[in-house]
Amino acid sequence: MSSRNIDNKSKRTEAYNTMWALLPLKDFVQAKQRLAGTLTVSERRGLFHAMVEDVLTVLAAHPSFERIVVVSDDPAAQLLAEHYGIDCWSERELGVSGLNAVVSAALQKMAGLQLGLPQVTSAMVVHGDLPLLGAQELNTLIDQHTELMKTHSSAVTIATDRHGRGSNILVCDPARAPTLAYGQDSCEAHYAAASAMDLPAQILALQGISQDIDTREDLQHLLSMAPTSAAERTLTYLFQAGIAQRLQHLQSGPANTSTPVWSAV
Ligand SMILES: Nc1nc2c(ncn2[C@@H]2O[C@H](COP(=O)(O)OP(=O)(O)OP(=O)(O)O)[C@@H](O)[C@H]2O)c(=O)[nH]1
Ligand SMILES: O=C(O)[C@H](O)COP(=O)(O)O
Repeated sequence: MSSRNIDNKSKRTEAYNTMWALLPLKDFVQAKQRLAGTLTVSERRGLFHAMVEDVLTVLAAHPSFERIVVVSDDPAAQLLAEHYGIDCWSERELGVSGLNAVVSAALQKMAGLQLGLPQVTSAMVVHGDLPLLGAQELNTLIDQHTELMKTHSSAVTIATDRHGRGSNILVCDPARAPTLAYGQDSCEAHYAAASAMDLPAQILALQGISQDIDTREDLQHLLSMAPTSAAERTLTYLFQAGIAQRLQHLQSGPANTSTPVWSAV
């Protein structure tokens, strides 16, 4: 059970809207495969851990979430959940594997919970690779979703990536979730799935949330940004591990080389 306390007076969600956050996290050593040519295994793990901490710091401090749930079998996720006073559900106990099946099972569990708590009406599914997630953008996202819920009891809001293709954050009613289609072009697929269920849906492009870190180019873009108080743990890790210096040194080189850049430097 979560030990996180929330101040009901500062909640943005309306009384009829009980919102939980859901953060699916795959095994940390398996994370960020698209960075395999850029970072060592241990660096990918370290980067992922730092990004998840940035995300959890913002979520845990935000007053709108009744509860925050991490879904993972990695012991590191369990430790983070304890540190942030949030819940950790085991993927193995949900009895499924793969992102779509895991999120779908977690939403079903959420919708069916009878804990004497208010029924969960909105689940915000957040990815772990969003170091630039910030409270202001969460406010915008929640306000826009709440607006849609004023006229429809169930709705879907997608905060997409900077290419307009991914679903970096997806908000839905856990009891009426669209068929999940994480993977290629999931933003369009989730929007279409919502429409097929007659659920009102909207797609938002929010600057910080849109910048998920999947590729070397994403990392270089993050490092080239003006100093920011966001992504604190991620940027600290990138500099302390020497990754930032290495990538800046290689900035002028080709972005997609077959030689791992961590072995070339
Ligand atoms: N619990 C759980 N989370 C997952 C699983 N697959 C992906 N995720 C999480 O879902 C989010 C999006 O993941 P992906 O884009 O599939 O993987 P990634 O590690 O970000 O990047 P790549 O390995 O390069 O594809 C991340 O927060 C992942 O940790 C899974 O099988 N189980
Ligand atoms: O549908 C998506 O958004 C992707 O499966 C997961 O996001 P990522 O590839 O940007 O990590």
